[in-house]
Amino acid sequence: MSESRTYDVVVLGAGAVGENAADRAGRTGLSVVIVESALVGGECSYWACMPSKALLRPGQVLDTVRGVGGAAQAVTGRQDVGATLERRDTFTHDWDDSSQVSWLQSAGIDLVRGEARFTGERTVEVSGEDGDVTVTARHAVIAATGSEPVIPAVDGLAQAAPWTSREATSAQEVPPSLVILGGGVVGAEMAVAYADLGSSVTLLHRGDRLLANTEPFASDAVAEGLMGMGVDLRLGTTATRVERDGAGVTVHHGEGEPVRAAEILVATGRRPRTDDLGLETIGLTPGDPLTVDDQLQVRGVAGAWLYAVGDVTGRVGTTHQGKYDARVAGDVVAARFGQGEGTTTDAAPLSRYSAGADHVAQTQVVFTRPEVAWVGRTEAQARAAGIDVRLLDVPLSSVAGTALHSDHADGRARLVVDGARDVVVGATFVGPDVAELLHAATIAVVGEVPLDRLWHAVPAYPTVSEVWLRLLESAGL
Ligand SMILES: Cc1cc2nc3c(=O)[nH]c(=O)nc-3n(C[C@H](O)[C@H](O)[C@H](O)COP(=O)(O)OP(=O)(O)OC[C@H]3O[C@@H](n4cnc5c(N)ncnc54)[C@H](O)[C@@H]3O)c2cc1C
Ligand SMILES: NC(=O)c1ccc[n+]([C@@H]2O[C@H](COP(=O)([O-])OP(=O)(O)OC[C@H]3O[C@@H](n4cnc5c(N)ncnc54)[C@H](O)[C@@H]3O)[C@@H](O)[C@H]2O)c1
Repeated sequence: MSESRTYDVVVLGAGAVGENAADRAGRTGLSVVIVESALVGGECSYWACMPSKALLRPGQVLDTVRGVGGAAQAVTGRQDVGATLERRDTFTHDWDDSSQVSWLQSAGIDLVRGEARFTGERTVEVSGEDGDVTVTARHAVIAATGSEPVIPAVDGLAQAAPWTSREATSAQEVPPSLVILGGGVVGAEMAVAYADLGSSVTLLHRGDRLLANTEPFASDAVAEGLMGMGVDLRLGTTATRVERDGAGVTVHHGEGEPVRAAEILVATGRRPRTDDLGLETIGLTPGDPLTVDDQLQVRGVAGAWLYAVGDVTGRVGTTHQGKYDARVAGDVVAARFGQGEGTTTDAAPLSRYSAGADHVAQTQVVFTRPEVAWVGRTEAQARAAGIDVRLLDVPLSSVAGTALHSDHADGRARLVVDGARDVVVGATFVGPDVAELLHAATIAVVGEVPLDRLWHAVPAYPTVSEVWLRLLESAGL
């Protein structure tokens, strides 16, 4: 007979997003349990954001130093690969989640380890090492089961035991050569990381430009950056057959000679992890994303008890945006069911209880060289939304701060302005360390600050942020 437990709120998946939702949901006295089948901390902590950025950082630092005369002369060698991998391991705590488990305890959140499956409304069966547990929620279930990589149906690919982002971010040795399928964010970032680590990298991308969701000038800059690092970039081609032998893999593709490499990394997107979640028992379809409204309530489920956040929703694909949704979902649940039960959870866009920024102000930084950072709409997305688009474009080299930052810093900034309202609806920055320019743009977009008011936000001299002054001058201010 399986053990039964009942909590006010049950969270499925202890990734960064599930942890955040559990924390917020418990803030008005509700009892909360989180169910996790692998490591508490999820993909971001162990196989995604943290290890990938740890692999990228040494190359970025060396590039920065090499761009500053005086400092450049002090750097004569390549990065120490062993030390980079060792430092990466400190960020993943050697794939040990005890510090995150301690955090759950300190936040008063119970943990059940095992694989959860719905068996009906508000109830999951959890199978773990210690047997089966039936966990029931008095009020709400928040699903945060994340996503998994898609392995495309290419002849021989699955049999070739390809790397996914998990192996790429946790590798203990660097292969002498690596072929990457897919020119999205994972493909572009890992191409930089492995080129820096000394691998001979080939990137096969079926589209005609990398990072298809960003501005074309950003795609071009990243492609140029990769080629400058020695990456063999092949655009407009798709793998058709893969073979593995004792020495590595051969990838046949649409254009030209097959590519040989010691390893192959598949970076062709992710899908929501709902295949084995028992969704059929609650009227939903296994494998589908859990689509949600702006209060993160799952569509198609009666009774207002099921919420979903993070990658599993198919609505967001980054940790920070998932955690924003988690804060909103947790607050909605805490307000509806906690002390002061029935607190009005205003669903108006950008109220505390509505994740409206997902539609107008998602942010992303791609940690390639050059870096790409954007918020809100690109030109194409703004036009598709019927916005009266006005573009403001300036090179980063138009300010003294950029020249001081690096002797060969290049890059560009673009604001997408809604001409009818004179507010910024999107921004893209390309160049070294532009990640730190992004939040000012995010505030301008979310705050709908008119350009003539932004004019009074004076950037300090001589910083790269002065590019804001140039952008506004180009608008005629
Ligand atoms: C290589 C790579 C680099 C990335 N870099 C960045 C970055 O720099 N910045 C950024 O913002 N985003 C980045 N992302 C995206 C980011 O990792 C995801 O958006 C984020 O991890 C999603 O968090 P989540 O909590 O929704 O899902 P996950 O982190 O996948 O967590 C879901 C958890 O649920 C558990 N689980 C699943 N099913 C069950 C079940 N049935 N029962 C119990 N537990 C279950 C899983 O074991 C997992 O721990 C990157 C992604 C990749 C692949
Ligand atoms: N810095 C960051 O924020 C960061 C870093 C890495 C990943 N992520 C997130 O992780 C998720 C996964 O990233 P990703 O790069 O795997 O996905 P992606 O959707 O960014 O890119 C996938 C790429 O694979 C290509 N592709 C898809 N199917 C293919 C096929 N059958 N054959 C050939 N090419 C194919 C697509 O055209 C696309 O270019 C995304 O949500 C991404 O935003 C974020």
